[in-house]
Amino acid sequence: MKQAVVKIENLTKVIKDKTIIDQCSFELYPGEIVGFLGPNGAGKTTTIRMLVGLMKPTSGDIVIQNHHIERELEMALRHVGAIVENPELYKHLTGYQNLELFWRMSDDIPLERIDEVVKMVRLEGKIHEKVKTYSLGMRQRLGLAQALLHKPSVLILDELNNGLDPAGIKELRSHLQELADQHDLAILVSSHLLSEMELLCDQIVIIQNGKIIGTKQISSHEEEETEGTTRKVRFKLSSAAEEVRDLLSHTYPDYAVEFDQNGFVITLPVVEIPKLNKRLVQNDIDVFEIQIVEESLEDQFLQMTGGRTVE
Ligand SMILES: Nc1ncnc2c1ncn2[C@@H]1O[C@H](COP(=O)(O)OP(=O)(O)OP(=O)(O)O)[C@@H](O)[C@H]1O
Repeated sequence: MKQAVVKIENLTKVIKDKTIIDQCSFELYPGEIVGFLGPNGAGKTTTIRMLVGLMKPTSGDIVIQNHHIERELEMALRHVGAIVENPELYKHLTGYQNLELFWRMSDDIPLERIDEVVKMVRLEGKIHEKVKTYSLGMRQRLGLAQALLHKPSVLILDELNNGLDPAGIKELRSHLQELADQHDLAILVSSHLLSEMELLCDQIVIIQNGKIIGTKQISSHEEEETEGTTRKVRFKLSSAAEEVRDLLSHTYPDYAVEFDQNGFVITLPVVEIPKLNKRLVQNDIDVFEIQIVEESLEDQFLQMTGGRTVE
């Protein structure tokens, strides 16, 4: 079992009597991309500023690779690479010269590390050209290279997609996934774009009004289905007659069922699906179709936020 790289526990920030972050807890694991999702003003930037040591929590704990951010700030931050505001780049210098300047500011990074990070973000071909000739996507990759220079175990990125076109976003996505997979980095990305988070992340943590209102594992990365996994299933029948309602209320009084004129939708453990089918047939009810209903992340998000969209 992997150890968490970052543990956030009951994190709270009060500014001028207003609770901006309220008892937030979540963890980041190596190789995992976590999306920090919420509408504008939800508290993403404030949380991130505390995570990178730019702001002190009012209460609660942030522990990074076993170092408490308040008691051992320097040790904790050694493990963090971050792009919080736009990366500071000198446009009249080459990408390599920018990295070299950054490298000079730290005393214990070997020079060869510059070539390593350039490869990690795939800028080999352009690194000796001036930054003013770079596209926004390339500038962001150079920013990533800068953030990776001191071999952090966690990358923290605040609204990284700002200003990128769809091709740039796609490219950045594949770079981040590669960094997580091949270098076992934990990555936290904040965003208010649900669709983008769904494509990029393994897990999404949803924040609203300073509170974490839900976390969601993204299905393509979910654990294998077991018999106990519940699924939302549509049974298409010739009708949803009284006998169907009676049967369900007797057999499955605890499961959520919604009826419509073509049958019903029920949420139940997968192991129960063939049993329910058999019961219906034994009771002379024709089953035309059984279909797993996948709730989109959008639906789940809307349920959690009570209908408020993120944008
Ligand atoms: N220094 C401050 N003083 C007072 N209120 C603040 C301060 N910093 C943030 N806030 C308030 O805290 C709330 C959360 O702000 P924050 O910037 O963390 O949200 P966000 O989720 O990052 O939103 P956005 O996507 O718009 O940046 C907002 O209501 C904001 O007005």
